Amino acid sequence: MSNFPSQTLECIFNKYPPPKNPSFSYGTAGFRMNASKLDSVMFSVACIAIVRSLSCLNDSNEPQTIGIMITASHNPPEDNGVKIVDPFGDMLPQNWEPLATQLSNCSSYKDFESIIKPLWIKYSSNTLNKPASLVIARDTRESGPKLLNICIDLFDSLTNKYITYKNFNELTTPELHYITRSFNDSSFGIPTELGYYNKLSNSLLEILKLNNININSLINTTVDAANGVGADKLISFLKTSPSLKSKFQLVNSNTNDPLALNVKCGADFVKTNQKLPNGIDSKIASNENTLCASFDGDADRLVCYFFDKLNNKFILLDGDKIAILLSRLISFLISKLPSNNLKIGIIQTAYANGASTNYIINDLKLPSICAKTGVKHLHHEALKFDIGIYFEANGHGTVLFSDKFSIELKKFENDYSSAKTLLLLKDLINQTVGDALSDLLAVIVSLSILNIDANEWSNTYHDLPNKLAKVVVKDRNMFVTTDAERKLVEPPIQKFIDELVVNTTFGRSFVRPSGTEDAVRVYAEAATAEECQKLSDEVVKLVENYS
Ligand SMILES: CC(=O)N[C@H]1[C@@H](OP(=O)(O)O)O[C@H](CO)[C@@H](O)[C@@H]1O
Ligand SMILES: [Mg+2]
Repeated sequence: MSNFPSQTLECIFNKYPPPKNPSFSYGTAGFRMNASKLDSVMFSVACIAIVRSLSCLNDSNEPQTIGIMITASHNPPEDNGVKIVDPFGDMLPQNWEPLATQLSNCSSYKDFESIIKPLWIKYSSNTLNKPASLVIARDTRESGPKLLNICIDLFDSLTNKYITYKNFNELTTPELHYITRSFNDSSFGIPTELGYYNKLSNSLLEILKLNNININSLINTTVDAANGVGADKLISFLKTSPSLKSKFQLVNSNTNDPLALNVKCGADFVKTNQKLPNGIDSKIASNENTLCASFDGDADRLVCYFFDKLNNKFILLDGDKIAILLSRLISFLISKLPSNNLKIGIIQTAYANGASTNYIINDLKLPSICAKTGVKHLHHEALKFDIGIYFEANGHGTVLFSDKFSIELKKFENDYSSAKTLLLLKDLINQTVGDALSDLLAVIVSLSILNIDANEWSNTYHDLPNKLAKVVVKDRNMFVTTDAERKLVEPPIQKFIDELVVNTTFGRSFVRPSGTEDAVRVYAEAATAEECQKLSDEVVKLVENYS
């Protein structure tokens, strides 16, 4: 395939022309904005995905499969977005992001071709004339089908001389990551939705059996699916594992009303507002032996919670608490083995509550790493461990297990059920990306094996009062950070922040520009809610000088 399909690309480019002065940027979460502006971006992303596939060859010099996911996660219903998934199921490498930005900002086909053509020709010459390979899916947003069809229009016009693809229509983001990886690595799984469900349920049921746990004794879970794709997929999953069905209640599952997505519900709403979502009242949330859980719009984030009737209080079990619970389970299982030399680490961001970091260091005695915001940064750090547990406080995260982990534990699997359980956790917990369904199953299993309830889980440590504020400034790009975003280099206000922090009991505060919104975020935490509010207000004031 040495020839470049110039005519076809030009024809489709002109069908979906970019705006006059485009200023798109491939950021933390790919491209994300009001759906009406995304047509030309979809075309660019489809082209980059083709070139990326041509550039990633397998051992037989064939292009590997690349994923395209159309979603805007927890954003409001009128938004949409798109991101590219690499062959291993991880995110597009950062050094490809500028190319995505550059291509999406070409306002003429001539400019577009001048960038893409040399890359297309360079990479396709290595592939022995094999076509690029792509998989594509979307969440349930109303704009999803139209945006997906722009990619399909391009793929069909190019014909299978240039590209083979499979359209999965509706999937959760983590399903698409799983499927992309499975296309490239058959040992990872069967590249279908059913393959994904079976991998989850088989590992779950086997873990329960190994640990003599009866399904009926598992905690009951009420899932708020944010009226998003996670609702349909949880239903499909339970159809394939009928024995689990009675343990799950589903609310906010209305995917027929496009305007209901993420509205007053879902993981982001619950975490940000620290309160129950619509559809779950305090009576349901205070039921004994019940855990509530919220997914976000594309089901890659999970937060859990319940209502403490005695103290009339909403109790959030966020990403930090989930990371700690999974670490406790893993440490417990490892402690049953005669020996091991596995490196375990927990990766958080600066937004992790200080109390959780103290617990990791002082009680779990595990290394605690602070990565920059954005899961790709956490994922990258987690890969440095044999067991890398990473979670953002907002509930996006997973546990990555290395090849060495599998080799080491296989030595014990016949004699120690804990070794077998650990090996099965590698199947249960999505190895490509944070996954609300898979993480929820891991939480349920953890509570059961550790024999604790949600209340005991919440008492592992107590969050320091914290506050996340947002300040709109003239130019957020003038805010430059260092030390995993915990210190400002520019503008020169760090010494003032430091002074405020020193004078606050257990104080901590940092300022960083958002990667997804045109604003600067201010985080503060302190020993009491009053001190926290004061610290937050004072740091916000410093930042407001740049508004
Ligand atoms: C404080 C916070 O929650 N920030 C979020 C948010 O990033 P910002 O760069 O802070 O806008 O969106 C990211 C993508 O979804 C997510 O990874 C991250 O955790
Ligand atoms: Mg999401």
